[in-house]
Amino acid sequence: MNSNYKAFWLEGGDLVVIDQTQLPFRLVTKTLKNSADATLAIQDMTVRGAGGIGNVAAFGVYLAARESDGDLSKVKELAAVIRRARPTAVNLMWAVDRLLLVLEKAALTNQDLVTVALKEAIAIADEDVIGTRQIGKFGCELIEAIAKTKPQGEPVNILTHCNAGWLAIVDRGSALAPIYEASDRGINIHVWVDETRPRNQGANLTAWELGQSQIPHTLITDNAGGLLMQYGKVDLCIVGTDRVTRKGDVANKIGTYLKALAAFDNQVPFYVALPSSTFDMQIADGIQEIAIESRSADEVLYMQGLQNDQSIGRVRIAPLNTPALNYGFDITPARLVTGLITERGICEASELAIATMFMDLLPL
Ligand SMILES: CSC[C@H]1O[C@H](OP(=O)(O)O)[C@H](O)[C@@H]1O
Repeated sequence: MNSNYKAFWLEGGDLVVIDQTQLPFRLVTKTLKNSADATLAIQDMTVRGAGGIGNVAAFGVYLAARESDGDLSKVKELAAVIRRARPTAVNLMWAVDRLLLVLEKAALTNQDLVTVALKEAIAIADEDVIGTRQIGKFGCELIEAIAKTKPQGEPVNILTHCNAGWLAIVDRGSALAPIYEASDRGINIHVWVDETRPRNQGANLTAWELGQSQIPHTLITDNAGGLLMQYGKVDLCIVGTDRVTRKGDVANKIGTYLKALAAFDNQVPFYVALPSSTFDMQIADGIQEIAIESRSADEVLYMQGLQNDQSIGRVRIAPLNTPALNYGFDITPARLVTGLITERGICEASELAIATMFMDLLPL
């Protein structure tokens, strides 16, 4: 596995992952030794982000093969559990299905399933490295064009939601890839980071990533973006995604839709960045057909953070008997999306444009 920015790596045949539930306060890892460990790491969000979930699922199938003693039907049983770990990010199902297809072929010629699974999981991660670099290059052209219109010394202000950086997908992320590329090219940029309640991926992860790379950024509350757009302080929005339908509807972290509405109302370009593995060509209508993950009400009722004694703890922020609802994602209809930044280029969020650029992904 080539060694770019990754939230996971192999050590002695096990998969080591950065524990994202501890960031930004502690940079610690967990070792995943079997497929159940991989499933749990996806469920409890030790690892997260559509691409990252896909990678860990692929390595999870490799761990399943290791547990199964060459028995493909046992691998399939364990893989089915991994496949159900979270419902919304299609990369999870895509990665498991890709691994199983390769293993089925390998079984026909009596190849060693563990070796084949490991090779394929590594191949997916390596493809993601190339893909996110390409997303960075295409997206950076948008930033560069805006930079040319700005008065001397003024940054291009980019708003992002949640975390779609290298913690979410190797090795540049999706939404953050154009930002990293712009920073490398010396373009003057500044990022508005939505905190992204309830799990605070913006505050915890995006702010951490950008800080590590010395990219100027400011953390804002989830509700601040609309006002900033009205004040002309946002030039461009770029977000990641967990699933895009063949018509261009976008599932992403809860709150994305409201940002897209505000961007539309203020004529701010709203782009979604993704590798092609995040398309779900089987479905057309995001609202009707994408399963939105419901998570524990506790994520809304409590906030996690660093306490005075430097331990990580949580505090309750609502009355003891208050009920809470916690949808993890929402759907931004294609009509609100200015374009999709992919590893093949920038594509209009429409059925025709997607079918033209990604014909090979359409169901037969
Ligand atoms: C590379 S897409 C990142 C994507 O992952 C987020 O979800 P979660 O943190 O729940 O896994 C979110 O929707 C981001 O845009």
